[in-house]
Amino acid sequence: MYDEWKNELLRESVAKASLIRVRKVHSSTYFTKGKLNELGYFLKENDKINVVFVNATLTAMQQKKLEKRWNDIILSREEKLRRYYLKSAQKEKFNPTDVESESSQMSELETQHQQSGGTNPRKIRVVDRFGIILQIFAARAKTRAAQLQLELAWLKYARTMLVRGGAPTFGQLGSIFQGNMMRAEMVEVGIKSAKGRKSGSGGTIGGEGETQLEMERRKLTDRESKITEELSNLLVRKAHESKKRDQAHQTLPLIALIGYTNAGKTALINLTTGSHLESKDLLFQTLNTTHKRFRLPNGQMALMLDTVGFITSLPHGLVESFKTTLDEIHNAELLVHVRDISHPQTNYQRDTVIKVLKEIGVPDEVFENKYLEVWNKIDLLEDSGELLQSVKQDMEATQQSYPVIMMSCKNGTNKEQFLGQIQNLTAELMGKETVELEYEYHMHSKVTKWLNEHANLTSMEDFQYTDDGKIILKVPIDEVTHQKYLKHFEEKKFQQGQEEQGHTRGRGMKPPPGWSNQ
Ligand SMILES: Nc1nc2c(ncn2[C@@H]2O[C@H](COP(=O)(O)OP(=O)(O)OP(=O)(O)O)[C@@H](O)[C@H]2O)c(=O)[nH]1
Ligand SMILES: [Mg+2]
Repeated sequence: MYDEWKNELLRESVAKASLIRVRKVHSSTYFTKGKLNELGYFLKENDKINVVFVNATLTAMQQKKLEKRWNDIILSREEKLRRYYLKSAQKEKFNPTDVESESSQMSELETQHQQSGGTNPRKIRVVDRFGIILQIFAARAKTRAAQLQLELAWLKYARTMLVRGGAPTFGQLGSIFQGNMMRAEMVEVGIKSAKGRKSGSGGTIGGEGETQLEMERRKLTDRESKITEELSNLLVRKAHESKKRDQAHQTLPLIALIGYTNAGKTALINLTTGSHLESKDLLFQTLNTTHKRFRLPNGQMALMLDTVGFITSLPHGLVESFKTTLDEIHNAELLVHVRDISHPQTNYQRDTVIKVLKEIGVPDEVFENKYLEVWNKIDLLEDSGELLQSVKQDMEATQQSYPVIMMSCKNGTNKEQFLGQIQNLTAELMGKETVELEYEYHMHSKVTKWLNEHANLTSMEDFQYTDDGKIILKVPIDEVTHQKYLKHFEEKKFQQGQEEQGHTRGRGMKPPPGWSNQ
């Protein structure tokens, strides 16, 4: 699981990552006492560490207790803690550093503590899985809508913490985002411990009969409704804009890229559309959807949609909040699932993506005929012939169910194959067939202009002249547009014919010479 965070965390300078088997979750501190203290001593010793990331969801109480315990250990000089440490070090259950010996460790600890005069300003903060995902999103959320959606997710999370009961940690949770996210105002929520609430010591704070808990719930509700309102105004505006855009691109097939975060979706859109969207080795680099126009090999234009990356157990609040950003994939002609095939957990990532798609209501038929997978980053497998071989075998088996294309978006490998494949699939899905249009030579610019406007064909090179002054143009076109074309030009011919006839009739109606003299 750590792999998943590696890229992001390395940038944040991880001192140590440990996989700890948690046989039993301690209700108030998550880790049992032994682990808690071992980790505490490790933190005490490594004075540069100030954040501990626990890749699990913690309750407010667990988070607060862990922080308290570890901060106590850091500050403490108690003989009994020292004894405890020696005991567990002897057991060698947990040996997170490469220190030379126990005695040197302890003396270092003591000197350090003495040097600091017993007042260590260091404070350990604990962040759980939800906290870190939210932080990453926060760092990337550029648009007002994304920021509001995040805050809403956070408030919903805060509410569950209220119900779960716990400690007054919301100030701290909020502070995680200060300067990072939450340009929106901070909501200060103080939470009574479960015990306090039971005994009624929370007292009555707000209006008559309103307990502290009720008041805090009300604060959350107020803020939630404020954000929801602002968000819905924003979304109405966005919908209006996208309607305008849809009208402009009515005939363009929409190809939506979806996939696990860091799989290479943005790299693929850049490769195929010649764009320069930011594609970085960071989780959730893309947080809002972006469209780009591009040309298929047959000259037809299409739209490609880059979307937010998925991740295992995306906190529920976030799934809800980001559903709106994923809404557009429902309009797609084709879903392209970009996978990092070099990732050790590529299959697991795939399952996560499919699960989220189903959660947001993508119907099963889509997977049967509107779905294709890009197995990206094959360049990373080239050094391992065996692995590449087994991936190829997997690919052959998978292709029985749906199309798969191996690619390296970094090197551009199989770009043409990819474009050819989406050209065929979208043409098929949009019911396009190649038809021959025959018209008079002088009509050429009118026909191509009409096709440009109505049939999404920008390059019309496949045409020939006939001996009798006509042109035959071959174009991929759907039946409806074909009929429209025929109607339009038949009518034109008819009008033209009428005009010509009228003209002739006009001439024919001229009074015979000498008529006026009569
Ligand atoms: N070696 C290799 N690296 C690639 C390839 N494609 C993308 N990458 C790298 O993978 C990282 C992630 O790529 P992105 O395109 O940002 O991934 P994404 O799926 O858009 O990620 P999110 O926006 O976070 O969901 C970047 O560092 C890319 O340079 C590839 O074919 N080979
Ligand atoms: Mg991206």
